[in-house]
Order: sequence, then structure tokens, then C-alpha cells
Amino acid sequence: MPKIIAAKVIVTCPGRNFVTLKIETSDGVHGVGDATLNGRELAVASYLTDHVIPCLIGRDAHQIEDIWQYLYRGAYWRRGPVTMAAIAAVDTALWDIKAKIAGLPLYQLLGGACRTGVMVYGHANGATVEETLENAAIYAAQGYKAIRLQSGVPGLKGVYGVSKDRFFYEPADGDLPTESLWSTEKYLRSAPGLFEAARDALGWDVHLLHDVHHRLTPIEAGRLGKDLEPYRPFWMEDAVPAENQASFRIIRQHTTTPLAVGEVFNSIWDCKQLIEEQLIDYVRATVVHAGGITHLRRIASFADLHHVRTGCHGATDLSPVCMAAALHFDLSVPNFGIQEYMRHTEATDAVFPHAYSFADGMLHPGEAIGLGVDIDEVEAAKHPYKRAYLPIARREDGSMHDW
Ligand SMILES: O=C(O)C(=O)C[C@H](O)[C@H](O)CO
Ligand SMILES: [Mg+2]
Repeated sequence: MPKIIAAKVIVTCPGRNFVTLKIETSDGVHGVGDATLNGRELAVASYLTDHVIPCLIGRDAHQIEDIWQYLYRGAYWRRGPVTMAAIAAVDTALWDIKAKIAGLPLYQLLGGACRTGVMVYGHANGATVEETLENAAIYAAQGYKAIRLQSGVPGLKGVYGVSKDRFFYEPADGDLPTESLWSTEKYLRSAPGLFEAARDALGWDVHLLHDVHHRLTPIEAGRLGKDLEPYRPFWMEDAVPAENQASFRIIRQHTTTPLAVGEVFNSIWDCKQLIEEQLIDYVRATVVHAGGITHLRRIASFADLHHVRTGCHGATDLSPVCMAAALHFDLSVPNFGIQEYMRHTEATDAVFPHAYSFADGMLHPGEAIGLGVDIDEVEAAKHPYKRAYLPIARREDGSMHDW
């Protein structure tokens, strides 16, 4: 059996922080897993180094399910983003090792390809509607079949989703959290106009998506969903904070705009009611934050029974290791919907050489064995950790809001 003989955590910051677990086996094979939790990176690094790695040494690397259960049940303290990102990193690295030993790209071990490629959506954003649509036209010209639209809100500075750079989005921009201003009224007045202008400019052959980023109440979300209906969005994402799953019933009662939710979910228990009651259309849980490939497959199988499709989170704070894992999952899962894709910078790609590639609006994980991604430790060492926080948002009267 391939025994786990060593494991280490590598923290690197090629423009943004990434946490990577590397596991080595007695067969001379190694695997990698992403453990990045934006703004709280070192908590996961410590969880792995101080609490998980000592328990891994000597175990059979092939026993992926047993090791998952051992780390989940064995901790006694269940769930939460830190625990589940750590478990995800172990799980992903073990799948990488298993596939390398089998001599196959990972998707073959997950049942083989269900489709020729993975449809992705890119991010078009801008301070104004015009700027957003100019950027959207560039994505359309590059062959993207789906584009997320986020635009500045007149009267508000620095809203979520509007980047300083045209194509690279990095919200964790401060040594301490930066503060932005929020007004639901101003946002609800401006968002439908973006979609109306987008259909005029881009036509109807491209999917359009939008991320509300947890900033509305259910009834406000119902109103926005209704206002967007004439423009047929592919989805409205994270319309409200989803801790209270039953609140999605209110949104559903008011709109047929498809609903996506779940980038902050860690486990199947975060979306059980949402899926069972068919309150959503897409579940956005992803490999790194939801316990790895093993647990994400469980969520997807459950979702499939209830006509819910996948739409994995794929922002740049998820490393290329997570992106590769997501693509193997996406290619093999029957109820795949769409995959988010924000390109990483050249510096990040140099740290994480990878086999996945983009063509005609689709990504493909490639045919390299395992995940088809690795970490170049020499490159990684050139970029030491730099503390960075996600922003926070306050309403016009100074009270805290969701960012
Ligand atoms: O990509 C998205 O849909 C996001 O909402 C991005 C998140 O804000 C980001 O991953 C937070 O770290
Ligand atoms: Mg989102």
C-alpha cells in the first residue's frame, strides 16, 4: 500500500495568498490539495500542520473515504470553513495520488467524462453600465458562452464585484478590512437597467449571470428576481444570506429567475433543505470549502435527485489546484450546470503549472495523470505570505451590512 510518509503546508502569495497541502507517499508519488480560505489563510495552515498532519503519517493513502470520516468524525467538532477546507485539502491530495498511481486523469476515476468540456462563465464588470458592457463584449469575442455582469451603483463607491483591474479581480485588498458603502434602494434601482442594456448590446445567445452577494432580504430578492425576468438571466446568485434556508421559499414565491447559492457552504447540511424543497436551481459549493471531492460528490448526487445542478465557485482566491479538481468533478458529474472561471495572474500560474486549458467558452482538465496541477516550490518561496482581508460594507447610517 502507498503509505503517507510526509505532508507539508505551503503558503505563498503570488499577488494573493494561497495555502497548499502536499502529501508524499512511500511509492514516491505526491499529491496536492488547495486549503485556501480568503482572509483567514493561516487558521487553516495551522489546523493542518498542528492537528491533521500528525494523524496522517503512516496511513494508507488509498483509503480516501476512511481518512475523510476519520478527520470529520474524529475531530468531534464538526463542519465550519476552517475544518472543511483542511479536510478538503487532504481529500484532494489523496485523489491526486490515487489517480497518479492508477495512471489516469482523475475524471476517469470519477466515472469518466459526461461531456466534452466544462462550460464556464467569465466576469465582466465596470464602474458604469457602459464600461461593464465593453468588457462583456471582450468576453463574448473570446468565445465565452456565459458572462457574469456586475456594475458600479450610482452614488456608492467600491461595491462588490467591481474590480480595479479590468480582468483580474482581487477583493482582499487591505492589510485591515477596507470599508465600502451600501444602499439597497440605490442598488435595486440600478441593477435591472444593466441587464436591459446588456440584452440590447449582447443579444440573447449568451448566458448572463449576476451575483447579489448576500445583500438583500428575501422580499427584496423576490422583487429583483421579478425585475430581471424579462432579460432571462441564467441565475441570480446569493440573493440573501443563506443561513436560514427556509427564507428561500419567499424568493421562490415571487420569481421564476433561477437561483444559485452556496459558495460559503461547507457541507451538505448547509443546503439540505434548499435542495430537498427545490428552493434553488444551482448549488455553488466547491471542492476547497466543502470538504473536497468526496463530499462535493455527495452533495451533487443528492442535488441530482431534486433537479438541482452544480455551479461551483471559481473565484481567484481558489487556487489552480482547486480549479483543476473542480474541472475533473465537473466533467464527470451528471447534473453539472456551469463553472465559474476567473483567470489567475501569470505569477499564480507560474507557481501552479497546470494542464487545464480554455477553448470556445469551455475548460477541460487535460489528460495529464492525477489532477494535472502541481506546485513549484521554488517559485512559491519567492512570494511570502502577506496579510490581506476581504472588505466590509456599511449602510449609509453606518450600520454593518453584508459585503
Ligand atoms: O466569485 C464569486 O461569486 C464571489 O462571490 C467571490 C467571493 O466574494 C470571494 O471568493 C470571496 O473570497
Ligand atoms: Mg459569489
